[in-house]
Amino acid sequence: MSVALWQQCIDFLRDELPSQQFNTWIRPLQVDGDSGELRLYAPNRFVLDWVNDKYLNRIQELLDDLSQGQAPLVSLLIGSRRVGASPVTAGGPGSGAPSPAPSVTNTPVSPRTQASAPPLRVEQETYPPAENKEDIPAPQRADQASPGSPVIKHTSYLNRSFTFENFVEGKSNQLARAAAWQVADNPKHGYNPLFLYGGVGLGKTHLMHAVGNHLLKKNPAAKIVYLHSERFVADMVKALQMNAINDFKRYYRSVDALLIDDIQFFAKKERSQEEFFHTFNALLEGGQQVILTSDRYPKEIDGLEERLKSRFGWGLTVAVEPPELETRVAILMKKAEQSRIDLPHDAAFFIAQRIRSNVRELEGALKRVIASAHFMGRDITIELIRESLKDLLALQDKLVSIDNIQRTVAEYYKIKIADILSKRRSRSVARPRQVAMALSKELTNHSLPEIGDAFGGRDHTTVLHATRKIAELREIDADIREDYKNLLRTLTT
Ligand SMILES: Nc1ncnc2c1ncn2[C@@H]1O[C@H](COP(=O)(O)OP(=O)(O)OP(=O)(O)O)[C@@H](O)[C@H]1O
Repeated sequence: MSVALWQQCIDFLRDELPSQQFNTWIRPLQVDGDSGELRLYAPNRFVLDWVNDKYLNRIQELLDDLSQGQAPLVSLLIGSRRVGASPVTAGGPGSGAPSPAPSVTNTPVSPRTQASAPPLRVEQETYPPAENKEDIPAPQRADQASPGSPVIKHTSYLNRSFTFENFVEGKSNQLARAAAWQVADNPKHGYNPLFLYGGVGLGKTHLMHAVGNHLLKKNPAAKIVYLHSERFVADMVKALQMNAINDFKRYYRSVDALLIDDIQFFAKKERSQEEFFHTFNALLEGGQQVILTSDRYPKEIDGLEERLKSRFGWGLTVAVEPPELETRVAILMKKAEQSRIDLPHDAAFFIAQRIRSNVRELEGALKRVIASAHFMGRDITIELIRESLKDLLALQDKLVSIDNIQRTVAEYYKIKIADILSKRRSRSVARPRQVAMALSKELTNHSLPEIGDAFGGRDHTTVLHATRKIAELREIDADIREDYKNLLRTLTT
């Protein structure tokens, strides 16, 4: 009964919370319970503390409302739901000694008693045991790995300039940075795997390397391996061809931390997924850190096995969002400082206003400006920026006007521009209109009221609602995500 109530409760939370928050904090919670008690399992302490601080009171309120005052007692625990097992943490994988799971119990009468609860004590987290392990050699430590394996030569090294010090924090990446820092500073805490996801060029690789670099700083002998998922696949194929798959397994299981970038490339590569699955389990069981990145939320990677998707959720999954204007300015100032270039604030602001897509593009634009200043022996001014980024800015100005967006969206959805400007509310018109508004907000410098005016004299709150709605739908609706991506590409290339 309490589980059914929880389902209703999360429907409300899904509507109330921005999807990023919902995905990060509520979606990973597992649940079980009976009529008197509802047990929510957080994958780790970070999630537990956050849910406890920010959401538990609201959860309790919702449960009270939904059950008309008959809400079950809510316990917040660390670990994962076990069918037929009581929520205990073992003394380590394989040791059968149960000890009470650290938990927060919230009484329905006074949810606020949480605030004065003593600090939580986290013993150790449990992970479900690995499956199908018979064919896999036992994990070995770095010093036991077989030397000279033909498959390990190509492993990339860490980029030493991707550090926490060089990473500019802003609202868009605050959570991801905090999570990465936790992993770097306290790897045994159990945020394992750390899963960072978000669009291209937003700093996921940078953060991942920052963790690796920090781990190496603390222990220069640590074996930190970074590689792109395509490299993992290539190494595996090579190992199979060379009959060296056991070396491959040993190598990847011998690391202290395994950092794999862009794991969406595992999609549809079943043998690699299988191999990665076992490696992943072995590392987690051995307490070795895994950090993964992807361009989307793990559950939304098509062609990835369910068991992998679900395992990725055991740790901490956080989004990196596109940086807002202030952060873009701060990033430019930081990059200029690193290159020992005097970049006036108004010049940084001008570039940041015009280049909005991602940090990689922003860096590219700055490099061009710096090169021009250097060759021409001039200071960086807005005039110089206009000259050196002329083609880029002209292309943008030409392409990205609200008119152009409306025309492109109308063509794409095969509706009339007049429909977009009209007051019609049918879904076939309203959704494209919202998409066009969101694109106008993202791609032009117009204010919300100006965009509202250009869409048949609508209020700025309508535009705001549209941009939020589309941002949410892009997270949960593959069609809208695809449409938006296609339109962005058409409008900006
Ligand atoms: N917040 C930031 N502060 C400083 N530099 C940043 C920040 N975010 C991104 N960068 C820089 O932007 C560039 C692109 O970042 P990165 O390679 O980490 O992106 P990504 O999200 O991994 O992209 P992709 O999905 O394409 O691999 C790097 O040079 C990185 O240093």
